[in-house]
Amino acid sequence: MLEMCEKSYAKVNIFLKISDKRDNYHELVSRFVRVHNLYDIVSFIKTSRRGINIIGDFGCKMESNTVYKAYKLIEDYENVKDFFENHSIKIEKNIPEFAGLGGGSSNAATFLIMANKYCNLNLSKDELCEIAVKIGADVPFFVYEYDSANVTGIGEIVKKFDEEILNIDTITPKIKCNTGEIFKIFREKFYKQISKEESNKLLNMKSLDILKEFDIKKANDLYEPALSLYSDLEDYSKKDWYFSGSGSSFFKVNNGK
Ligand SMILES: C[C@](O)(CO)[C@H](O)COP(=O)(O)OP(=O)(O)OC[C@H]1O[C@@H](n2ccc(N)nc2=O)[C@H](O)[C@@H]1O
Ligand SMILES: Nc1ncnc2c1ncn2[C@@H]1O[C@H](COP(=O)(O)OP(=O)(O)OP(=O)(O)O)[C@@H](O)[C@H]1O
Repeated sequence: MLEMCEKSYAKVNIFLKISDKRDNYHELVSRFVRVHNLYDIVSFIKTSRRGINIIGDFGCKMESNTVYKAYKLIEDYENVKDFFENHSIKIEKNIPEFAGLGGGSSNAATFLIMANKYCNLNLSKDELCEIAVKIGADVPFFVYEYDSANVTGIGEIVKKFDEEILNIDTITPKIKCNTGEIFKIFREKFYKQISKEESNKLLNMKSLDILKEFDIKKANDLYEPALSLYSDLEDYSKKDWYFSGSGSSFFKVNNGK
């Protein structure tokens, strides 16, 4: 039987700076990097079941699953409903949730890429990105399948960044970081926005050079607000370790060590 399965990688944010407000959202300037040694596996499995079926160990009901949201956005495309009438979607989860590692976002993007292929939708990456932005800010990055990318806007502008593959370790404290709460505290107590000059400088620097220059607080604008909400994060803040997204994960880049 044709093996229909793909790796759904985690991501870390080498740096994450806020560049502006957009209504009650925030525009970002960030380097996203895929973590090659941490991924979920998304598979399409032939079954006789009727209707959309997602198999996996999730902390949410099906209707809240990012993959279900992605399916609902493409169900009216030709072939899609028929295909998923007799194929279940199985997700082997390894990426921890609420971790700042983009687990749910990565699954949704990987599902869109696979559905595009196996349902012969012939959508371009940019067309897939138009669907992805409706699911969450981190989904477009995963749609393009770049190892490193500069991500701006509210995650919808993704530009490939050429650099060596980074060897990344992550640790994820058992602290459920609420992204919305962290952005709220950032806006109320820690608000600042990066200048155009500083943005352009960072967007053209290699990730390893940025991490030589920046400490954990300077690299990620969300770290201090997260720390003010979840003080236990302090216990994990060690030399050469940085904070990913809205947490709770910390990461270390091992190249050239
Ligand atoms: C922090 C990052 O993970 C960086 O990679 C992303 O920007 C998070 O984006 P996301 O997954 O779409 O975030 P969600 O968990 O859906 O957003 C929860 C809440 O966080 C706030 N939020 C999120 C993203 C963003 N750019 N600005 C925000 O202000 C909004 O109040 C939103 O309702
Ligand atoms: N496919 C999925 N895998 C994991 N969690 C999911 C999925 N779909 C929805 N969720 C729910 O989304 C919420 C956040 O999950 P997760 O943290 O993996 O997503 P994310 O927003 O992409 O990552 P990040 O932690 O970087 O914000 C959790 O409540 C989780 O239950």
